[in-house]
Amino acid sequence: MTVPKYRLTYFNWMWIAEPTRFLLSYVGEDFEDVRLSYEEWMKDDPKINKNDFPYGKLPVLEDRENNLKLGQSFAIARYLARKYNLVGNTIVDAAKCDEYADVLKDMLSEVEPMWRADEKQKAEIKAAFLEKTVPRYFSVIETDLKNNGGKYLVGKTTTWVDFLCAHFTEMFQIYLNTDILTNYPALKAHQHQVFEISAIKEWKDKRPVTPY
Ligand SMILES: N[C@@H](CCC(=O)N[C@@H](CS)C(=O)NCC(=O)O)C(=O)O
Repeated sequence: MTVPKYRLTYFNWMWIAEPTRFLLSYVGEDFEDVRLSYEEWMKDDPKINKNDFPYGKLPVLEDRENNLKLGQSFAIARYLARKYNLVGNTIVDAAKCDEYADVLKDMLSEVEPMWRADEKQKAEIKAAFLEKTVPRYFSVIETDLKNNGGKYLVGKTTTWVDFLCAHFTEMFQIYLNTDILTNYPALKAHQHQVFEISAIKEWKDKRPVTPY
């Protein structure tokens, strides 16, 4: 049996590792999808050696081909995107990909505090996210997407931000239990199209079922 080129270690969640799983599925690369127990990790269970992972955080990608161990989920996705030519055709395309990726990262950083918040704080974070954050960012991306024809966020080919955007819009919907795309039909249609790509659909159908 051949050892896959890639080993991706994360917890048993989609969250910030899923765009990389989409990417590897899309380019047809087999990968070891290692899912550590968050409970064991937090208890410093001796089974897990946190020193194996840069910064003691997950996800971490190992690329055996390039003898690389890489931390930081967005750096991982961007690295694979560059390796497989999923950053558009020009430096302007690549820059637009980075811009949208950073938008999604900013949005993520606004919902993440819900993880440790009490019920009152959760409601406040959710309200601010829906009333301010979503319109601030999605109104721009919705217009850009429409102007670009609706199929791709950047240029005329699939890029890594198509995966990021489809995934995180779904994550926000699940996490906030709200259809955040109601007012953004182009983004909704784009998400649907990404999920209909056969490799992505196949991955989504076979991936472990997790709450987020
Ligand atoms: N900015 C980092 C965040 C990494 C991060 O905080 N990962 C969390 C899981 S989502 C983690 O490893 N938590 C365990 C810990 O901090 O000990 C990334 O995007 O990869």
